[in-house]
Amino acid sequence: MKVTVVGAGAVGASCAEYIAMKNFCSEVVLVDIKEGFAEGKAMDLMQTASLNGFDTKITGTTGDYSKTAGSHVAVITSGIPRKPGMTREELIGINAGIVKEVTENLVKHSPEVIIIVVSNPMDTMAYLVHKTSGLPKNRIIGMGGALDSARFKYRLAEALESPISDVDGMVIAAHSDTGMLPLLSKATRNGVPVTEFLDEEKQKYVIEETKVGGATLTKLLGTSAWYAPGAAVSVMVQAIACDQKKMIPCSLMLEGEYGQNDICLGVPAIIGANGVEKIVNITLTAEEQLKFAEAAQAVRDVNGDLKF
Ligand SMILES: NC(=O)C1=CN([C@@H]2O[C@H](COP(=O)(O)OP(=O)(O)OC[C@H]3O[C@@H](n4cnc5c(N)ncnc54)[C@H](O)[C@@H]3O)[C@@H](O)[C@H]2O)C=CC1
Ligand SMILES: O=C([O-])CC(=O)C(=O)O
Repeated sequence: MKVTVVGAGAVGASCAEYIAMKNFCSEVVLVDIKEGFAEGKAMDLMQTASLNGFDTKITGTTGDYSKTAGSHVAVITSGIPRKPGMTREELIGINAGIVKEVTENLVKHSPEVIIIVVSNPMDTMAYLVHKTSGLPKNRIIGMGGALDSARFKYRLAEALESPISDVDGMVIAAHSDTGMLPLLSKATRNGVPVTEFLDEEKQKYVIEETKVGGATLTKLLGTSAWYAPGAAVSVMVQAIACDQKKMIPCSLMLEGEYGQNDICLGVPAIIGANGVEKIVNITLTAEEQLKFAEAAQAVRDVNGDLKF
């Protein structure tokens, strides 16, 4: 299994590191536009191989896509991250051009590739990849829900004063500060609904902190996060590489599912060797349905700023 990661910055390098450390694929190619940067990150990471015990070969290239030929999976992390006080949506002006160009290069050299889109605003960038790549819809997957769900579990465990391994939960809808939908109604501690343990104030705290999870870290770090994003991508790549058929919330092109059409939005899906094996339809409460529709409208408005 050959994986390309475009963008060797904070998130791209973290993706490469977690993928390599989990030792499930033979080769990771890092691509960046900055001269020598991807080569340097690849060399540094390879020098951890004997220390961390992996055999994945990591190489780097400055924009030579022939080195990515035959990739099974490609992860797009190229583009600018937000600064404190910004929204993800404000990144569209610069990132749309980068994502479009990168997609064309990837598909040219790896026509069978499955693309995982990370660059922000992610739901809109995933939509852009659909509109410009010509790939079938099962081979374009936006990463947001896996990360947001991990942050949801972190906040649930904090509020429950429990180990994180005790809790389960999922975030769907948009990967944005306002459009995330943490499904509190379905979150559990060892199978027991968390609503049995948390009062309304704590429930509200968990939901609000989850939604602004990325903004909170951006304020603390001065740029956006990378460890959890890289780990989330590695889980998705492993689900494809090992045909795990894991249920992961991902930003996918909807054609009628959840009452939406012609939009990429976070929904639970089975991820396996073919990329998206199936979109899973779950029952939402009336309030959740309304929030999902509101999130869709906001993403649709941002998509309207795209020029193809
Ligand atoms: N979907 C998600 O959950 C998350 C998305 N992100 C997004 O991921 C993106 C990357 O974030 P960071 O890694 O922190 O930024 P970064 O600035 O550390 O890295 C971005 C890299 O992209 C490279 N790049 C720019 N244009 C390129 C091109 N045309 N071809 C190849 N490489 C190019 C830059 O040289 C840089 O090394 C941002 O848009 C950020 O908002 C970040 C975290 C989570
Ligand atoms: O917050 C950001 O801008 C980066 C991101 O998408 C995240 O960490 O969730």
